[in-house]
Amino acid sequence: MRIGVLCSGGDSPGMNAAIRGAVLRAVEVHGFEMIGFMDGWRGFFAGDSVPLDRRAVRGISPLGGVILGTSRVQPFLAGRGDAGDLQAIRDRAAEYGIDGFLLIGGNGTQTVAQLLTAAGIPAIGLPKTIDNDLGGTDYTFGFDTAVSIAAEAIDRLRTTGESHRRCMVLEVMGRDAGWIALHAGMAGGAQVMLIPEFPESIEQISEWVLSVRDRGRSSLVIVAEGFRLVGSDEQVTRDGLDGFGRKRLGGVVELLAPLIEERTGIETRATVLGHLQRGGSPTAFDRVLATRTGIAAADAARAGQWGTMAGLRGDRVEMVPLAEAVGRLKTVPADRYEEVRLTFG
Ligand SMILES: Nc1ncnc2c1ncn2[C@@H]1O[C@H](COP(=O)(O)OP(=O)(O)O)[C@@H](O)[C@H]1O
Ligand SMILES: O=P(O)(O)OC[C@H]1O[C@](O)(COP(=O)(O)O)[C@@H](O)[C@@H]1O
Ligand SMILES: [Mg+2]
Repeated sequence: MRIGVLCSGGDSPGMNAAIRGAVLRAVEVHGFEMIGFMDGWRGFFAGDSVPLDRRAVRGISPLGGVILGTSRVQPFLAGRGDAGDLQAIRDRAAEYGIDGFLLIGGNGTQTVAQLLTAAGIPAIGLPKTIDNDLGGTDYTFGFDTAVSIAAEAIDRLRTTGESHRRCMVLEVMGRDAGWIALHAGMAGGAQVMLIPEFPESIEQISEWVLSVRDRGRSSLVIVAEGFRLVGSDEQVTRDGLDGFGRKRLGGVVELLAPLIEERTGIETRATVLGHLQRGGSPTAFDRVLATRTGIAAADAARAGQWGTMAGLRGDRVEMVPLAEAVGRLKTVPADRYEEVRLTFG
């Protein structure tokens, strides 16, 4: 059996460990051949590929980024995913002599994996995203690393904030789901956590900040990039589009900080953590999760379990139907938000 691997979407710490896990299992244990495509679908169509064997994945688990590169290049040349698009992928896969794909990506990528499998082009998904917003798995690799970096940022902002009696507002990633803000905020003891799922009013936020001041402390507010104030229809965006044509998010903190300062009279500073939370070495947790994901995906290919994704269920990595994983984002449920909201301020 010959398997093609590619990464799609934003990078996520642990992707290298996932590739290594899959290669060691597929090549060394099952006797398969593996080929990696550079920069996602770009490399697949451009013939930019590398053989993946034991030597190719030596020592890569602790490395940040991903050796194959990743991109948001469209898999469907005409962009519609119709018969012609699918035939182009089928033809190209036949030229490479590959029997199936391992696709490392988030919700968008797993949607593609499902479309391909439904069209008779076998694919298995390996879930990644720092946002942790993918269904069918308890956690995605990369999330733990992003949370650790964001929690450390809170710790650091706190000491400078306390010294100046300021309100510090930290913006983290999270387009549609506030998992990073929720977990980092809990870890760092943030007094307010603002997430895309639950808009809040500037009056309420200011009230929380003032109550912290009245207790003699300085506030640390964490906000996910996709957060909206009550009454605001649109998320705050930056200029330009991403590779998939979506508006780039970011900058909500620049809107919030002056509003908080104006309403509370407390000097307020804004920080955008940005891509720092996606860069660098993965945590041990993410390396282990990613390696196990890769192993499970290789085993699934051997067993012919195409159309599935290697999801973490409790302590086990299990193959779940792609249909269970895609279509609906895994957002923060109301009870998880209420649990922290009751202690804001
Ligand atoms: N519904 C879709 N149909 C076809 N291609 C898609 C679809 N959703 C995503 N893609 C492709 O998969 C890529 C990865 O999806 P994206 O949402 O950017 O990242 P992720 O896979 O991490 O969620 C997109 O840039 C796009 O090329
Ligand atoms: O700067 P980029 O690469 O366009 O990505 C920004 C987006 O990617 C993410 O980090 C991860 O998103 P995906 O997992 O869907 O790729 C989002 O939190 C963020 O909005
Ligand atoms: Mg996505």
